[in-house]
Amino acid sequence: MTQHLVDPRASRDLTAFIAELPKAELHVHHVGSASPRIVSELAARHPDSKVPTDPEALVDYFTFTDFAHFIDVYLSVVDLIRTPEDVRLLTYEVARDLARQQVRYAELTITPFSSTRRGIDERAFMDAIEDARKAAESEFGTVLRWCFDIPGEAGLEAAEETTRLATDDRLRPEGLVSFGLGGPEVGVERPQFKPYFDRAIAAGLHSVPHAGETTGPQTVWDALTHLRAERIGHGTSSAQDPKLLAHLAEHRIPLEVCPTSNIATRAVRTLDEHPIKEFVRAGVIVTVNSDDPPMFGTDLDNEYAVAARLLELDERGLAELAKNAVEASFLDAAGKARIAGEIDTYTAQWLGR
Ligand SMILES: Nc1ncnc2c1ncn2[C@@H]1O[C@H](CCC(=O)c2cccc(C(=O)O)c2)[C@@H](O)[C@H]1O
Ligand SMILES: [Zn+2]
Repeated sequence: MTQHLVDPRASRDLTAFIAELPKAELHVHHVGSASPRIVSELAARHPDSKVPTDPEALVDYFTFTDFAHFIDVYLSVVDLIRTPEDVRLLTYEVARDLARQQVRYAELTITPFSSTRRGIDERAFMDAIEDARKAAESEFGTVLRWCFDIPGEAGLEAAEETTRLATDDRLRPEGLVSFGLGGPEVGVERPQFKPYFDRAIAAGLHSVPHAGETTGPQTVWDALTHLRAERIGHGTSSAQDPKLLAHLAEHRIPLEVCPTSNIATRAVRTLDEHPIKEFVRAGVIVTVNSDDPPMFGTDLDNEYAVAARLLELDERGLAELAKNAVEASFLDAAGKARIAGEIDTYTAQWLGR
């Protein structure tokens, strides 16, 4: 796990600019956002778990040998969330962490299947996230929306259950805007999920599967063709296929890039080898996101600092990056205009100091 929250190579001034820059976060997982304090609190409540109760020990626990190891650890944290009150607490605290970073709007990826199969009542689960969403908006001013994702490796039973929870009018939460697909990609072909995405899209949800995080560009093509992806989670391996990059640019399909995540799960070897610059060069819309921030020793501010270094951005460039996320979000036009306006005002004030 990265020890420093702020990339030490980012200039002091840019770090301060980023800290107060109004932002939107489009790719961040619910359980993967649990702070060390919340994880240790939950671990202490459930002593049968292998998750350490000492926040210091979590640094080691959150050091991953590969993507499969990361998913193993991730599921051990999922196992700690056992009651609707755990769900509410987690969601509310995640919103507090986002608000602290001036995140005005976030689409949080939630895997309801993982909770319902562990025995949490589905109605109580929906009420818990909605209750936290409303509290977060009124208390912190951060607007939360949900993406329900299928844990692909859990198979078509998980796909069916996730689709039901996302489309049943009696259950579907008000904050739900999109439908995703997560977990390992190897051996989990995207096309088999087409019927589920078709149903979710017919119910008015946006399509935002992970693709090209741990497998090649064909997975991204499959997500576009079969799952009608409107944005791609990661899409890292798109860099290997110039035709795909041209397609993403032409059709204005944004990538949800999560640089530190890709290093932590060993999907990419080093930050300097990350293809984010190639995406920008090819004209692809890039958004920067944190994925599972405490597990990867990062937060959204740090991801902006990393992007500033890799893309050689100044304050104006960072403001454009933040506006990419606003524009690529599923907010309505008035909501987008409000946050984009805030970004412009803040940047003009900062540069005019
Ligand atoms: N970077 C990431 N890239 C991809 N996904 C990521 C990333 N970060 C977090 N996730 C999450 O990982 C989970 C995977 C869960 C999973 O595979 C699984 C398999 C079998 C059974 C069960 C169960 O619950 O019983 C779960 C998903 O919830 C997903 O949202
Ligand atoms: Zn993800």
